[in-house]
Amino acid sequence: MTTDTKATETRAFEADVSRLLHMMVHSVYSDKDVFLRELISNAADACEKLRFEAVSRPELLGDDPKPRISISADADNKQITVEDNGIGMSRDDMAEALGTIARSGTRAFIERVGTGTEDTQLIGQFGVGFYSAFMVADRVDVISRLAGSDEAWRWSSDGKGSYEIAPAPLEAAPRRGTRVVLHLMDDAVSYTGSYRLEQLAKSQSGHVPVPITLVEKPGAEARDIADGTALWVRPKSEIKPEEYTDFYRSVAGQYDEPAATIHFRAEGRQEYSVLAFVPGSRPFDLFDQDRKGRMKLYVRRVFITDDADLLPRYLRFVRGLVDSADLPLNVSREMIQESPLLASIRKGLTNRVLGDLAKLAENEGEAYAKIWENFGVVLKEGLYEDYERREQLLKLARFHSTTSGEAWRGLADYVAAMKDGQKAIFFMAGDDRARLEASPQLEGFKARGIEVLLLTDPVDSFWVTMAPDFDGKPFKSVTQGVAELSDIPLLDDAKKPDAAATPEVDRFLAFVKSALGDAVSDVKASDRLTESAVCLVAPEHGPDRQFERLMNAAGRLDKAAKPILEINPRHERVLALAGLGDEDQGFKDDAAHLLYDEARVLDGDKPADARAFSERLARLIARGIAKG
Ligand SMILES: Nc1ncnc2c1ncn2[C@@H]1O[C@H](COP(=O)(O)OP(=O)(O)OP(=O)(O)O)[C@@H](O)[C@H]1O
Repeated sequence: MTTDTKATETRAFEADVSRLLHMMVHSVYSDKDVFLRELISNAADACEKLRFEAVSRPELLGDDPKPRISISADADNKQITVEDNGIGMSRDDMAEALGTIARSGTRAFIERVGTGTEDTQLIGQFGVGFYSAFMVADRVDVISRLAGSDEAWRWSSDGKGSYEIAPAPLEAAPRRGTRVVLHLMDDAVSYTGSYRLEQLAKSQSGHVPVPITLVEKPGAEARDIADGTALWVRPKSEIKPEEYTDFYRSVAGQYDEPAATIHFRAEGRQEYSVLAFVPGSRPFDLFDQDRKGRMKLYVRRVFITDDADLLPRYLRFVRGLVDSADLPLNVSREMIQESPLLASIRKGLTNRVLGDLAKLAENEGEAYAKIWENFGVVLKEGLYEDYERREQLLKLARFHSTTSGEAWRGLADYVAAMKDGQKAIFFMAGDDRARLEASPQLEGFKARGIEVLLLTDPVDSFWVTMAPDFDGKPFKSVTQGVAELSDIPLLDDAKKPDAAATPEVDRFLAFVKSALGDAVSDVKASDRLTESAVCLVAPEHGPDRQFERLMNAAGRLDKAAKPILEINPRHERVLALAGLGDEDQGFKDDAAHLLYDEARVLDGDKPADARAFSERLARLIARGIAKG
């Protein structure tokens, strides 16, 4: 890229920008108001960047040290101008920032809506930054002067594929910072109404930490409409709920109500203020690992970075900021990351967030259930990532279970409802709740009224393998090892099985084992089956069936452990097969393999060998027909 061009240059937008602009211009999105919020947010960011730079280069502030954002309306000329005295942009900055897509949110938006225009309702949710100006303007001019530079540049575009960059005379440019001039479309001229503009700026951006003034018409006096006082330094008792909501919306880029607000000031060895929110719905980038800006770090009200690890990954849904009184201002962003002060803020903040969630869980069950619904799957990552807080996180965890219906169940409630003689917290993991609920492995538990947690998030299989326990009770998969159910009475005593398997059944089990050979690691009589004839379980030690499946799918399990085939020794079909004695070996061999395949199918798998399976089935049908 050349930097010395003094003449006007026309450049094409990056392909994705053109697509985005096309969507903006043809947008059916009804809420175009967001453009102002985006421009004010950029202006405030630019002022904060300058504030940060000026810590080491105070001369950048010159005789204009106070940050300011000014909005001006000019109805006659159908213009709105948003100007700041922030960091400004060089020519290269402009071409980079206003010709490409740097914002992960904007990129995600484009991917989501593809080429269609109906989905542009999502604009409000994603926030598409600067480019949203083209929803209301058919030409946008950006005149900017980088702090400390003696050049100014003018970027201009009608949003139709290309933009121009040309040098701007200094007298027609801000002394420092950026002026964005919107040439409004006819149907957007009403935005120049001073009442509307003021309401919009106040409600969307009233709490950006930079003062905002409004000039209602050319020549009018500038009027203060927001004082730039940082909301988080004000006492809690003075802040109205709607002020928190406005602030949440601007800091989180979310446009719903926060589900929880965490506002406190830590004093003592470390002093810092925190204003953070649990969003009311899932942010679109919840699973975007690279997303920055979830928690911003300020030092004595100077914005430092949105890239500091202020919370562990499993709390990445929390949005807000920390303002430290102790961190040095002039430390590099990289060094801040290493600072022990930051580590201690991180610890204090994490404990506070989890503590507040626990209080909410106790006092406002329904509100907490909603948070869990949105973010439980992320919080559960902490169960294997944060050993120290596992107990705390287990208390926060909520599950569906065989007895909970649609309600969420906490572990304390589970433990309180455990049956006499029940030693473990039972769970079954898999991806589909309906299939889990129909699993044969659950039969013996249901028959005894034992609650089984149904774990359907992939992350579940990971944390349960770390062998946690809760309240002294281990977690145990119902698809693994011995069920140990014989000590717990059946709900319906009439169904009590005759104690042991008969010698014929034992012989039949041995026969099945030799017929199946290496396919299974063992064949055993089951005490977990009451209705079905067979099921598969994993050996006592090692991964359970679901974890094995996940590892296998990820190519991470070189050799899956062979499952154990459990056979219901009381099942009619099993008793009949066992009663066949030593005759009809071929038929019994087919039956042994079909029982194994039946167990696989019940587990959501395919028969081991599709061809052999259909041949066996065909022989069986033929035999049935022959016997009439
Ligand atoms: N008023 C301004 N002063 C200085 N730079 C600006 C200004 N407005 C926009 N920019 C530059 O343009 C870039 C793109 O702005 P846009 O609003 O599209 O995304 P963004 O602000 O980077 O996104 P995010 O809100 O996710 O940080 C900004 O990152 C910034 O570099």
